[in-house]
Amino acid sequence: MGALFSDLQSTVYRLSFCVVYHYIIQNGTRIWGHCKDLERSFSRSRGFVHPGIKIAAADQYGLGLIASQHIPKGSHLIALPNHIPLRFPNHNHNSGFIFNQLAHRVPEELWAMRLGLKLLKERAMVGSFWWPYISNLPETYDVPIFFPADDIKNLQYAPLLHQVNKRCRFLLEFEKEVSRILENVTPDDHPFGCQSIEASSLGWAMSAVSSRAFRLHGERLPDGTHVSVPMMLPLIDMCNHSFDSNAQIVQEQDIKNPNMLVKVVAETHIRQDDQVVLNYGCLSNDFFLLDYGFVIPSNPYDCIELKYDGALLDAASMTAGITSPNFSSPLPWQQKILSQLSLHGEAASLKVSLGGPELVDGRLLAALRVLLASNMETVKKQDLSSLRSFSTQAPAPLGLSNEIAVLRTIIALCVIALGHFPTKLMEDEAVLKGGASGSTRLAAQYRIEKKSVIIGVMQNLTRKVKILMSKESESV
Ligand SMILES: C[S@@+](CC[C@H](N)C(=O)[O-])C[C@H]1O[C@@H](n2cnc3c(N)ncnc32)[C@H](O)[C@@H]1O
Repeated sequence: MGALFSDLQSTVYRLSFCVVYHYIIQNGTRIWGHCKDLERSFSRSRGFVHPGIKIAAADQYGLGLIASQHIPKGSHLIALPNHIPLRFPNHNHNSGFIFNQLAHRVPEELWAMRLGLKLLKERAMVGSFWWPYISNLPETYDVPIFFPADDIKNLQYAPLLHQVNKRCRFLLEFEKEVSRILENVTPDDHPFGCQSIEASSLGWAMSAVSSRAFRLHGERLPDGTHVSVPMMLPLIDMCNHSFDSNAQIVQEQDIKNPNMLVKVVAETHIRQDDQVVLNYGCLSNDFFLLDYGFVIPSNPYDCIELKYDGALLDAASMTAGITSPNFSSPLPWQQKILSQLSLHGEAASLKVSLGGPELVDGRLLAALRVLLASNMETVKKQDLSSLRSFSTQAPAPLGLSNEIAVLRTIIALCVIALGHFPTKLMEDEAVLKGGASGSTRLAAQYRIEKKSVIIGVMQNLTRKVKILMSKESESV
């Protein structure tokens, strides 16, 4: 690790990982009292931590990494050698037949549960290398799978409800499967030290992983690329999230050494008392809530999902005052374009979105423009990409009146979508002002944000319609 290590040694204390953990846990609120185990297990680890960072309470975010002094841009804050991250064992590793059998029953999309099994295995193992880390993980998580049934319902937004219910169902079914597979297993072969594994412990493990793991490069493939592997990164996972991050994770590999080094590097100057924050990803509030248990106010990546549905669009268009729209019965030439947009035919993918950086899903926009077009000839002059684009430079590819009808239809669609929420925004805000429980507040906060996305789209499009209308009246 030549260059990197000598560089680090000059700027950072070189500490054994046990000391790092001992130090940080003493400064945190989750002392479990196993620092001696921790020192033993991490004593040969080559972990680095900048002397100017510590663990401390970070407002409503729980604990976080805080700078205790000014830290210059480019400083290395943390370095973890290859053996520290907790990851799912690779194929060469003998994790035991029963463990592999269980892991194979977890669908790929629930990768957090697969790594969660490894976490449970290590949690149950006497003298596990990761025990000091695991024993200091939070005992509970604020993710919706642990919400009371009423608060799951209070999320009010079908795509998220679907995901939450899917995870809850999986955990209940997997609990049964795990107990069936472990029924007659001998103590020596038991992957969890004969501990009983219930839906609640599976949920704990899945949430610990989903809220703390980072996807990093794993082993190098023969073609030189790396597989992406979720890993739990002790200490690094004490960093909270911000889109305006001041640090980033960097992976380095020494040419002489196949092992990876995971580092956190200061992206900007970090002032004393500032938190060290990472960007967990440009995610919608659905992901933040489902995986991390929090919601970001005015999240620029939040959006709402709708199903492209001709009858719904007809209703929206008529509400917007457009006479005889034909969304549910497109003409053959329109059907052809809808197929190109994957909104028609057997292979159609009908999920479209509003909000987020794109504001209006390009496929939805193109479909509305085509279906509200007065004739085929004007549409034929445009390519698909200009029909999908929504920019101030090219405001109306099929003319002003077409664009006004399109935007009005979308505004009406927003009104319909808002009407689908059982509560009004004011009622949700009253929940936040009252003394409701954490999950009730989180559910209210989540739906307030979803409604704000819809209102934001409506305001934006209304402004645009006004501009187009004034242009239209100027041109007459
Ligand atoms: C990787 S951990 C960070 C350390 C964590 N705060 C702790 O006390 O262990 C991620 C968790 O921190 C909290 N968190 C991180 N960033 C947050 C943010 N921007 N807003 C609210 N909570 C946040 C959430 O509870 C999330 O599940």
